Amino acid sequence: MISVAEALDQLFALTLTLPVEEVPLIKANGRVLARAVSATRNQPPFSASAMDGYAVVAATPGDSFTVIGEAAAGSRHAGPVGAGEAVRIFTGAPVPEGATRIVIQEDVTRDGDRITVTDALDRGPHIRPEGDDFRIGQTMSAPIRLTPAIVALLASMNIAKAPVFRQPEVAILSTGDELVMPGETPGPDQIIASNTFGLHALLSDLGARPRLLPLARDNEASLRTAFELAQGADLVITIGGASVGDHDLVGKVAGDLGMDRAFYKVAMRPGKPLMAGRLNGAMMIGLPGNPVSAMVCGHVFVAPVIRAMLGLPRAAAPRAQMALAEPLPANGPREHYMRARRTPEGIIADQRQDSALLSVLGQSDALLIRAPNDPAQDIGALVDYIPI
Ligand SMILES: Nc1nc2c(c(=O)[nH]1)N[C@H]1C(S)=C(S)[C@@H](COP(=O)(O)OP(=O)(O)OC[C@H]3O[C@@H](n4cnc5c(N)ncnc54)[C@H](O)[C@@H]3O)O[C@H]1N2
Ligand code: MOO
Repeated sequence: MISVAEALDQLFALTLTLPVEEVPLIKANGRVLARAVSATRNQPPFSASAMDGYAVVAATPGDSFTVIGEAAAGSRHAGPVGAGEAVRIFTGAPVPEGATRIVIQEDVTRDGDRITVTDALDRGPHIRPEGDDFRIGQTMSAPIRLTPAIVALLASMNIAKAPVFRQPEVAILSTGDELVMPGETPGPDQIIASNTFGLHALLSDLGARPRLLPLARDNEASLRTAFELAQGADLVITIGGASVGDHDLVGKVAGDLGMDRAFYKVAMRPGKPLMAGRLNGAMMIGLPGNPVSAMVCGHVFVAPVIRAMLGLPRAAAPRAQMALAEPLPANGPREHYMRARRTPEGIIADQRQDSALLSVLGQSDALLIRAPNDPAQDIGALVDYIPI
């Protein structure tokens, strides 16, 4: 059995980065920018007023000015402003030549075209210099996951289309005679496919395009048909049928179909019967069927692979550290990803760690990581975890 780190390395070796496509900004949020883009303009493109008021050369309380014109956002005042003169100005308008500050309208009294500065005059100057936000040539470097803030910045840079990596198409193939879809009436020995939907949600969140295949039964013909339906996917994820039982046929059928297997079995808990390889040009990851095992492997392996496919750095799931709020017993020989909750007092691993318990996973916001053979730990010990 290989370690989690070795498995991740092998998965990255199987991972292909996807081609670049241009998408309109309206569709760019969450996508990964594929190459650096540069501003082709300064923002603001002129010195701009930050307030509604009057543009003047200088002002002290008691000064009076003649209002000689108006500057609004979108239409400047033509010509300069001189001593004793003021230009009525609004937020976002170009500051007229010669003005060095804006007196906000709350700080003046107005009578016809005369204004007088009151004693309440603030420090100003309420002018945003040209290029204060960004200048021509300033770049947004890649790769980076586009956020609403970055989308707004690209729009401001006048970049209408963003070059992004294509989203991976991921086929999800669940297998088991016992499975039915949510909403169906299960037979007495049947259960509802659950991690299938959890993986779909996780993949959507990661920026992939997941596609659910029909549930495959525990026979070779059904599995073959399902694998055929996966054609065209960049990544095929199977769920279940990965272990050593008589009905665990995923490895055999994938092998018959030409899978080039990179590894099978990882020294982790849960998730031991993980497998991966290449199948007809696609990457394949076989997840164990136990609902929590599949979800944990989703966070530990599938998420880093999807990020890598999207062109982001090849890195393990980000970890953080927290002190234990309750002691932990010694760990066994496999790296353990314990379902845990973060509290103000510290992190607490659930008492129940069976890999079938989705109710426990649902109450967890962290996978607390125990190294193989980690000794018992006391309250206060710092532990690594993956936020989920
Ligand atoms: N003799 C051994 N038995 C088992 C071993 C072992 O090493 N030796 N490993 C155990 C471990 S660890 C795991 S994990 C499971 C994984 O088995 P499979 O990947 O073959 O999964 P299945 O047997 O198909 O299912 C396990 C369990 O999960 C339920 N399941 C499956 N798919 C779904 C789904 N899409 N949604 C909800 N639930 C699902 C299935 O009904 C079973 O209850 O093997 C152990 N056995
Ligand atoms: O590895 Mo299994 O995934 O422990 O339940």
